[in-house]
Amino acid sequence: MGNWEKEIATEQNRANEVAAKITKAAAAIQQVIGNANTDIKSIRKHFWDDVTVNLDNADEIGETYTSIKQQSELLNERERRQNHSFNRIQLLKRLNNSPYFGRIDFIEHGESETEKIYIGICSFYDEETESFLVYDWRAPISSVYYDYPLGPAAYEAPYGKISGTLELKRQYIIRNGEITSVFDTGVTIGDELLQEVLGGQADSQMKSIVATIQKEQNLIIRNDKSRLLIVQGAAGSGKTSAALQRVAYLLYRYRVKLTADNILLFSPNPLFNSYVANVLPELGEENMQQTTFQQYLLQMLGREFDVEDAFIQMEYVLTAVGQPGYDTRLNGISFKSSLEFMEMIEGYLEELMKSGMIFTDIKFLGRVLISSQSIYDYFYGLGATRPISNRMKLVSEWLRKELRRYERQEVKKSWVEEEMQYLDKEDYLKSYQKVSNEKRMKEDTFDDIEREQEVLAAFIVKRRFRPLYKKVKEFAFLDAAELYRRLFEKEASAADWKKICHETIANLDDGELLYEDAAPFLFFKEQVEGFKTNTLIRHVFIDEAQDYSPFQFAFIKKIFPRSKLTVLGDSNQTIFAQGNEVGLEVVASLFMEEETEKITLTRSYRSTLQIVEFTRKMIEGGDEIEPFNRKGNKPVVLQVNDEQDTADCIAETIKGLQAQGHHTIAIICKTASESREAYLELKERLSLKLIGTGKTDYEAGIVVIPSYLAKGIEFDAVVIYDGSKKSYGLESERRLFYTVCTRAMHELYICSKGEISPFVAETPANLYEQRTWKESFHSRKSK
Ligand SMILES: Nc1ncnc2c1ncn2[C@@H]1O[C@H](COP(=O)(O)OP(=O)(O)OP(=O)(O)O)[C@@H](O)[C@H]1O
Repeated sequence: MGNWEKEIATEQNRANEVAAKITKAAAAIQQVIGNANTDIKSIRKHFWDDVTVNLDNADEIGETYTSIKQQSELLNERERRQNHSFNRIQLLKRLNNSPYFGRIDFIEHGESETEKIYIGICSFYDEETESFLVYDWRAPISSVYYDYPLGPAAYEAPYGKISGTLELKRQYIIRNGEITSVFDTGVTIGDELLQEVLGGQADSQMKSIVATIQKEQNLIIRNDKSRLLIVQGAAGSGKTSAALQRVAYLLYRYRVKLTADNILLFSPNPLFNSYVANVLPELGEENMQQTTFQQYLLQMLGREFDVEDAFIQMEYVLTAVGQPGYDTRLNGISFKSSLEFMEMIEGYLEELMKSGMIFTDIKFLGRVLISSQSIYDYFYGLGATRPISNRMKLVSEWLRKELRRYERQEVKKSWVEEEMQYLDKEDYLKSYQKVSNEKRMKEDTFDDIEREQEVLAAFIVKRRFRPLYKKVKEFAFLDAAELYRRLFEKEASAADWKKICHETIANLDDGELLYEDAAPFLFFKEQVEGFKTNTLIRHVFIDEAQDYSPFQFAFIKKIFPRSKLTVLGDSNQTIFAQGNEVGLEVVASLFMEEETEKITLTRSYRSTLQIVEFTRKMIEGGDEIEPFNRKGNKPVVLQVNDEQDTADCIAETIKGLQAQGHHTIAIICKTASESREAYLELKERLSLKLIGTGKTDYEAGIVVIPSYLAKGIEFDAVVIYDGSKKSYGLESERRLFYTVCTRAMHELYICSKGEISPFVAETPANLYEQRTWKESFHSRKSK
């Protein structure tokens, strides 16, 4: 046996020993779970036996409450511990299958012994030898594995910087306890392991990359200091992956004070949520909160308006080119996305400090109780220097007081007596009990019948007034919509402003809020009513950040004042510029320079060398994108003649791709309407799924998907349904085309009915193959 074989045998022995210890530890936890289950069942069963219930007087009620609370806390605590043990078992199962993926031999300066550190998805401590057999990949010392080649190395420990020498770096692939590959590597993380990982097939769910995190990705993951971390990275450079491992890192590093509930990820669409849902659980962590910006807006806006869906706006922008009103709408979107518009709103709010607020009458049974004018007078009577939101609060308090006064007066009105006839038994019973209680407390004698009538009258009025109090609490006496509408009676320097105003007002009058108005309207409303900030969230992640406008960034910053922000994007994938300024470039201006860090990722991991060489030619600065050296076929452009031809061509191409072993194949269309068309053309020939905006779970297979829903996701093979000049001919469509092409991992086919898109035509011809589809079919058959 040679030295290397001996070394591998030693490694396998160690892996076996570690696996045996993990199995033993898992069995011990299983035992604890079993005992705890019995314990929990018993607490549940005897819950009320151990609680003393006595409701005779206030003291006894207090004691009863405390006793119930203690008992339920005991139960909660047991259940929490049980959950923890359960999660640990799951993690140990995974660890048993693959206990570690890396090893470093590190000698600290001043020490005589080299430490062998094995790195895996979580730590494993052996009680017998009192040592860590596996270190968590997020432990301080593990960063050496990701950051250094052999030689001098250092890491940040909680008690300061530790320097030393890295003597060995080894990588393993272990499956079901068997070491299938071992590599020693001099560089940071060797390419061999990456080759193995990236050569695999796309999954319906994103995977964790902890075994092969690259140095520059590690900078993103472990960044502790910045308030704003901007990651600008090429398509497939691992931005989303780094973001998710960063969440796992933060949960580990700050586990005492940070939980998954304190982290929020804004994702591009609901489908993406399901695509990334497995990464954190795979690492033994809970998923962070996830939402889309649209969902967040809707939740805050309530039902005041019919809010346009972001994807409907997108569909309009992509399909209505040249239609009347199109340019005005685009100019409107552009202006309403800008910080200039935010300043305009702030200027308007300044004016409203002095005059101009619009309130509505508070009516009761068709009568005006408190007129809008008296609310107006009260509001401005509070002084012109007091902030608007503060005055709104005072007005609301005043209104509640006024309502109480009217409520008392109302009791004597004749309608109350009439309504009393229709009360049910329960109401009578309630009033009888109230009167009896009063009697017991006061020991006064009074006329029971008369008092009961009074109580009943008060009940009736209270019930009728309840919605009024609710409205006052929710500031429904403010006509925010009309106020926002008046903004469009002002002057602004935006192109096409008059027409924008006309269109906006028409929509508002129809009760519709265009998507570009949603964030500004909410911002305005929040400024008036008092910003509902979210201080629970401590870390906000924004993926696909190039699609956010400067306005939206500034708004997000305001909503989460205590939060750090990680912004990940690629300006080359801006599928639709929301204005002249790209948010990703403006976001830095919202924070101070010293609290901001920017990291650029240029290496692309998703696609083969051939696909990256082809796609990077389409964009400015593309030459800086470094492909990972994984070889594949050149992209293929397929010339087709008509719809029939397209359908035949795509069906045959896909059958060929499936025969090659590809499982996730996407037919990417430009829009949802083109996707429907494609689906109808193809559904008799292939078993495929149509993905629409409502789709929330992502599955493997053949899918037909609109461009903007494919964002952030990847497929083994991509077929562009129509890559002709007609479909992707405008300069504004360049980045969209680049985005769809870069979804492919192994194979890229572009069908073109008629003249091919200039973005392909401009690309050097040696970077792709061009065929008619029949040639393509025959050339594949003859292979
Ligand atoms: N260090 C790594 N090790 C292994 N795989 C990696 C690594 N970094 C990225 N990948 C893989 O590359 C692919 C692209 O990663 P990811 O989706 O995170 O990139 P992205 O920059 O967010 O892409 P895009 O902007 O195009 O949506 C994924 O399959 C991911 O697993």
